[in-house]
Amino acid sequence: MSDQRDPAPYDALLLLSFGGPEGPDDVVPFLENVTRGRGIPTERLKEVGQHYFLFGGVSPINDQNRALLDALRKDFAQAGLDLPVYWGNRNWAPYLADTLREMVTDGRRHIAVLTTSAYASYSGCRQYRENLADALSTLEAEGLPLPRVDKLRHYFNHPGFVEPMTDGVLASLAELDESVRAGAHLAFTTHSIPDSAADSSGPLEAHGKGGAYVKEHLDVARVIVDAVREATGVTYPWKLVYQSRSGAPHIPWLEPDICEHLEELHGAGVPAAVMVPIGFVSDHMEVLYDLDTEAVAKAAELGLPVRRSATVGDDPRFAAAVRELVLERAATERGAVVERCALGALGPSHDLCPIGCCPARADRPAAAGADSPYA
Ligand SMILES: CC1=C(CCC(=O)O)c2cc3nc(cc4[nH]c(cc5[nH]c(cc1n2)c(C)c5CCC(=O)O)c(CCC(=O)O)c4C)C(CCC(=O)O)=C3C
Ligand SMILES: [Fe+2]
Repeated sequence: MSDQRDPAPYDALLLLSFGGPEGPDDVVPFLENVTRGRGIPTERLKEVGQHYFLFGGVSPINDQNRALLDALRKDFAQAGLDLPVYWGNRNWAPYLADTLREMVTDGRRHIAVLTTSAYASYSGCRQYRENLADALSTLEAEGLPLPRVDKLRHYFNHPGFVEPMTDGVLASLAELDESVRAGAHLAFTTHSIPDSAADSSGPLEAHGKGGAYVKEHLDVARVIVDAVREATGVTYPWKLVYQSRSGAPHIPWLEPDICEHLEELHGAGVPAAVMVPIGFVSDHMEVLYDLDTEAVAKAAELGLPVRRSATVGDDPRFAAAVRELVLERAATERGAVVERCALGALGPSHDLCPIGCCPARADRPAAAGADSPYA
């Protein structure tokens, strides 16, 4: 990297996330924001609302993001990188458009964007790009100057994302009773999405039918399994499974569900399992409810010892990875040739989503991609 501290052309980093309720009165309006026009069955919404009420109506995601912001600011300061960090969400305050307005008012004009989603998919990538386009059009309507926004590449295979998860798996294995540890299975888990969204995820020319979403998760799982073998000498059997399915039952989504998988493992005489939530950057509600509450209860009912390994959260290695991603992209934008860190077989992901990447059901403008209507 030419200059370890030069963020030019960027003058700010934006942490772009999902958002979540901060108390009981926020839960229903939050769910209305999430599901606007998306046809999620009322039954599922009531159920998801209950998950939030069980935790006092507070999503863990906001505090997780505040912790990540602190970690990023600390890392940047220690590394001598002078770059302000802002935070905006898709579905709850601080709302993206409000943050972007604050940023341009502060004079920020060229913004690097980090989303709290590590993989390609409509929900994890293009939908955030649509949110950016919506926010830019809000500023445009207000007559404000428009900043340029660049979304940082998918970081699922960045060592700063993968290595903390490997450590988490090793810690969970160590917690299992010695009598069951050697026979344990690793259940890598991520958010289920419709098969159709999985098949069309990522750039078509790079992944073809079958899509980037599943391939990327499989690649990360293999890297972790290999690293665990290096550390323990044991090749643990593993499988990629899914969780948090919604949508109408007749529409196919990625399967099997983590709970079905635990039943199958138990039925096959497997003595223990570690659930590894590789699809989640921090301890979202999906992790605290769908895994730590629901799947753990299922395992207890089966008498199957399970552990859930840690998400990356505000690990300093992840904060350092974000700094590297900003500096890597900054150097690229300046025309320099830079090293792009990536583990696994897929290699570093693209900087700019090509046309047709992670297509939406309805045609909506998306910023920060080859098809962006903005500069
Ligand atoms: C791939 C993916 C990620 C990971 C990438 C990323 O992080 O972006 C993710 C993250 C999240 N999803 C979240 C919450 C919800 N997701 C929903 C609905 C949906 N998610 C989907 C996919 C994803 N979602 C899909 C295909 C739907 C169906 C409808 C639709 O296409 O929109 C619904 C509606 C009810 C329900 O269906 O469950 C809720 C409440 C929260 C906040 C959690 C918290 O509060 O901690 C987070 C971080
Ligand atoms: Fe994409």
